[in-house]
Amino acid sequence: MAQLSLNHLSKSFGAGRPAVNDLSLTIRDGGFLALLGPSGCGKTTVLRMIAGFEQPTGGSIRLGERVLADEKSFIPPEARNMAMVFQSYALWPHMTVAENVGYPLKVRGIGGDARSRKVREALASVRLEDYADRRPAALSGGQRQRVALARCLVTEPDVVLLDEPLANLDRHLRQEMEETFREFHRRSGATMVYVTHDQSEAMALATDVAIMSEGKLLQVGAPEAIYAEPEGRVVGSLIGQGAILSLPIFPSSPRRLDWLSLSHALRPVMQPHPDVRTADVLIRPQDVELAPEGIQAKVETSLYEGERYALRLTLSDGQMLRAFSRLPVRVGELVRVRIGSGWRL
Ligand SMILES: Nc1ncnc2c1ncn2[C@@H]1O[C@H](COP(=O)(O)OP(=O)(O)OP(=O)(O)O)[C@@H](O)[C@H]1O
Repeated sequence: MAQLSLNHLSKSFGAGRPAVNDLSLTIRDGGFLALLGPSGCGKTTVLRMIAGFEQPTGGSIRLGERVLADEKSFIPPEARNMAMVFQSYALWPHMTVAENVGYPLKVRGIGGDARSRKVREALASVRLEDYADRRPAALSGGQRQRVALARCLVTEPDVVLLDEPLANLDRHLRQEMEETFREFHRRSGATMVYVTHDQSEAMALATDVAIMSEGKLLQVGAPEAIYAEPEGRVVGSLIGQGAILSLPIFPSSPRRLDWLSLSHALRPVMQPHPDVRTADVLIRPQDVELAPEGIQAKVETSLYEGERYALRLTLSDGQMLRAFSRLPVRVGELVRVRIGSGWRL
């Protein structure tokens, strides 16, 4: 297998803003990349170009040394050794589970014992051995999605493409299926590209997350790295919880701001230093603590979440902040908060 690389990839469907705009990205061999972004940002179009269902209008796609698409060449989907899993499962209702899973092998001319063995193995890997003779209509949503995964596994693809595969499932089932996807990734060793607009799903599943907005790639990295050091307002507001404050900051100050610099920035001064600029600073709720030495804030909402209260606070200048409290806090109460850490976006 080999790494998948997208080089200056673009796609326009006509006049207006391109659906995908000069996107470059490398997905390492055996990696699990989540493509995350708001509706209409171009995620599915990227996936469809990788699969070969759309031809790029610019740039190239390579799998190792092999060019899958560029301005001169185009390898059709069936010759790319990729498999795609859709939100809608796309199972054939008139076939049994085993027939659905074995169908891609049948198309490739593999029959007899070899086919039965591969189908059995694929069904075992998604824990559906006992459902081989059922029809899709007699399965739950999660089981149908597992059949779709088994059908994809049976062909031993180099790359598996998943387009919001959990969007039709309820929250409980989604969590269970997330584990199935991780296991599927471990077992198959395939490179996986997973499209979603759900940031917690992307963070929980993938080894790398790529964030798109308006056809462009904004940031790519490990989930922990993007959470800790997001680049810019869009990524900062898309990943994890937090509030973005506009604060007067020296441009030369570090991007990770401590309480000392934040408390200075939060205290109004009559004549700000001429070098100071207004910057967007992301504050995570877990970095905000109620403390007597802190700055004053008013509790706007307090939501009991079981193990803690989630607070929405306003600062004296009207800016909003999020915090957690282990003890109950009254709405309307004036509290003092200390912000242990902030990240300049
Ligand atoms: N076949 C097409 N013809 C014309 N425009 C298209 C076509 N496919 C997609 N687009 C446009 O390209 C843009 C990106 O669409 P795309 O489906 O890739 O977004 P997405 O991020 O996957 O969104 P969603 O999460 O809603 O599925 C949208 O503005 C969409 O209207």
